[in-house]
Amino acid sequence: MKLLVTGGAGYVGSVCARVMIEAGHEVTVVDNLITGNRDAVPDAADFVEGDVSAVAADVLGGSRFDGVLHFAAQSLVGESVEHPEKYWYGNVVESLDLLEAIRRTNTPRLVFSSTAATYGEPESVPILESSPTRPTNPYGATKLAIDHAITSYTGAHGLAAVSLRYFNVAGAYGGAGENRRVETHLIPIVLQAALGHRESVKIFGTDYHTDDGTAVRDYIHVYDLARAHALALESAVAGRHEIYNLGSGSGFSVRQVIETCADVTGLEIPVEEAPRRAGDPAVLIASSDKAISDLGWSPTNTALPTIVADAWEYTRALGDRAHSAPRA
Ligand SMILES: NC(=O)c1ccc[n+]([C@@H]2O[C@H](COP(=O)([O-])OP(=O)(O)OC[C@H]3O[C@@H](n4cnc5c(N)ncnc54)[C@H](O)[C@@H]3O)[C@@H](O)[C@H]2O)c1
Ligand SMILES: O=c1ccn([C@@H]2O[C@H](COP(=O)(O)OP(=O)(O)O[C@H]3O[C@H](CO)[C@H](O)[C@H](O)[C@H]3O)[C@@H](O)[C@H]2O)c(=O)[nH]1
Repeated sequence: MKLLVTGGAGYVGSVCARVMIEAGHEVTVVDNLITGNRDAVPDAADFVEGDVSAVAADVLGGSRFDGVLHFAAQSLVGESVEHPEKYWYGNVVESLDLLEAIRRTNTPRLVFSSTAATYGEPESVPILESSPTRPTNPYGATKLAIDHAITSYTGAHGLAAVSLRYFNVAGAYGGAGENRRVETHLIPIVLQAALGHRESVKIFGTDYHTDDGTAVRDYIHVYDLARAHALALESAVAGRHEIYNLGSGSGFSVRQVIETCADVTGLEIPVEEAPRRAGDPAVLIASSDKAISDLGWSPTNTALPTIVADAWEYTRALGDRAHSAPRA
């Protein structure tokens, strides 16, 4: 297939672009590089720099595309609470422009990066696709709004669409991984602290109703996630919008993640206890049964030490290219 990958210079998008190319697809990346890195775009992909709203219509209009993988977004929970305007414009308005470009060019398929954050604080875990969607932060609310827009477009215009609700993505694949200018995600932060690129890791909240008082998340390997995108593209049916949760199915607390990183790296990781971060639910664990039965997907790298080991190998190999590396 000929595919447009928005956000393909970012973490998940750059891994998925690689996996799509390995599967024989032709990839064009659109990215404005606000958080992504130009050198993360695979050499075999075409690259167009710009906002989705500014360039996607021209790219899709320039030749016939078989599908769009839409990763481009602002995706920091804490920032979304402080600057919701960045999220409503940057996520919702940008995505509406993309949907219009898809409609006008009759591009048949869309796979959208939705998120566990659409559910908010769950009534029970594991979270099903039928669980209530009550986002606790603007980031999740904007992703839910886009999911609703996609449902309307599939019904009215015959688009074949799949939203994948990722839980916490981690790990690395094929020389691509997490290397953001501003990092807020737990595993890369812990590994940066192990390398001495930051003084310590702050544990946001030690008073949650969990076994050790810290928040629990379901970590999914980025390669498993990328394979789900390939299956989602193949499974998409015109006029339908399917939604699938993607996680590994078990939860790890912030303290357990830090301990696993210490074991994998063999290094000491200084920690500090800090107040809860605004907008963070206590426990997020996925049921991925729907993806397993409908897509024939199964996560293969579910062990947290494997996920952390792959992230660690990537982080160490970055050397001076790491945005967190001390500058001379
Ligand atoms: N990382 C996770 O744990 C996680 C979990 C659930 C969902 N997601 C979703 O997956 C997607 C990718 O996340 P990520 O962690 O790779 O983020 P990222 O910040 O590494 O990548 C996002 C990319 O999109 C680009 N971008 C942002 N807005 C753009 C725009 N308007 N036009 C063009 N390019 C734009 C950025 O420059 C960046 O390269 C996002 O939609 C995110 O919401 C991520
Ligand atoms: O320095 C840190 C960073 C994070 N945390 C904690 O670690 C957990 C995981 O935080 P991340 O920032 O790594 O991930 P989030 O769960 O906030 O969010 C991620 O997963 C969500 C879905 O679960 C969203 O989709 C979002 O895009 C993605 O970044 C949270 O309890 C957070 O408070 C810390 O204690 N210290």
